[in-house]
Amino acid sequence: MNEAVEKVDILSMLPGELEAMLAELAQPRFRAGQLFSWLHEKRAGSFEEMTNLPSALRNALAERCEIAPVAERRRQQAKDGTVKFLFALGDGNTIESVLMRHDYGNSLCISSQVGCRMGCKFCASTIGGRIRDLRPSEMLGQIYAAGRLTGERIDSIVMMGIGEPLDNFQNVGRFLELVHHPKGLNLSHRHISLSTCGLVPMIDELAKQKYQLTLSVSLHACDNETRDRIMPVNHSYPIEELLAACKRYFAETGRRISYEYSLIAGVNDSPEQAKRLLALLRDQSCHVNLIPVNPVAGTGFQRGSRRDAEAFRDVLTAGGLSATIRRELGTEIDAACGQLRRNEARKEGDPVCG
Ligand SMILES: C[S@@+](CC[C@H](N)C(=O)[O-])C[C@H]1O[C@@H](n2cnc3c(N)ncnc32)[C@H](O)[C@@H]1O
Ligand code: SF4
Repeated sequence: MNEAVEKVDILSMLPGELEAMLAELAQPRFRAGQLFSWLHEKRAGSFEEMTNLPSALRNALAERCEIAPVAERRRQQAKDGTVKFLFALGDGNTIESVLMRHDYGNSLCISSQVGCRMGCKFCASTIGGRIRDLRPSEMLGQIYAAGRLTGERIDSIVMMGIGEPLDNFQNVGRFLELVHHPKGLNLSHRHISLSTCGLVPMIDELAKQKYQLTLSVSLHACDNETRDRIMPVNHSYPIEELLAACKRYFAETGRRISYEYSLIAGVNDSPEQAKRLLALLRDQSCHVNLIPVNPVAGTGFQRGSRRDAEAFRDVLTAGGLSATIRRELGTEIDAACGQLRRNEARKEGDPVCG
């Protein structure tokens, strides 16, 4: 039987790896720079376009490699300019990216996995579990596609879309190398935020890399009982262990942690809980982002009033913590991450995401 040979995912290759592959094809070293620039600077969609490469080389590359496709499947546009993309990957799986406009530029929220296995009770991305990890090329592809489709510059990246980035550590690491490369997107790590639900060993691994990115930690509770209820990851890495890892991260990188706290009415949003959160975090150099929860059908979770959120914030700021209620963008589109993918899958009768 003829087995299909999987093609090399060329957009995921680091410059040194391109050099090695081209050496195998008896090509001079400078070709690697040309090829990298076609892929990451000019964002060529096919080898045919790479007109300064010899045609025999273009054919050889087309035979052994693929440029991973990330194609627009659907788009939702909000009045405030926020654009939510549903992108289709080469194997037909779908992911979401959201372009947000701020005074300081455009930021793109990207996905790191198809689905998620972490099981947070308020999150649409985890319904249906984790299908697979995204490849570095598919994380870059979201940025390249959003830039191409809107004709706009992407100034910063937030890894807060579908998936747990630290559960796809190797590919995310490679993505961070590629996105930073001067001959590619050349995006400083200072313009990247990575959000995690709190995989402690991976936070320590990330700290070792000393990337200058912003680590956002999804805390969402001030005691283990509440966090156990809404975030199963807390059974493995309870709050004390998580906060200790965050302190090590700060000591190692000098980067202030940003804590995410989704306010869920009657679950974690009382003034008493605000005081406990303050006590937990007041000895840290950090910021707290309060996010009124986006209700996801079937979860039963609702947000409280704006006044409740402000009262919660005021307890934190009065105690000396830096805390803000996140500005909400694109509220009239399927706001909670993973919802557009889920709704689309439902329409198509996809059994996985039912
Ligand atoms: C979708 S997650 C992806 C990154 C990573 N897995 C994490 O949990 O931090 C990004 C952020 O969205 C939050 N989130 C998920 N579902 C939400 C909802 N329904 N309402 C508000 N925030 C939500 C998460 O807790 C997290 O802070
Ligand atoms: S909040 Fe993050 S870790 Fe939790 S299920 Fe959603 S994507 Fe996964």
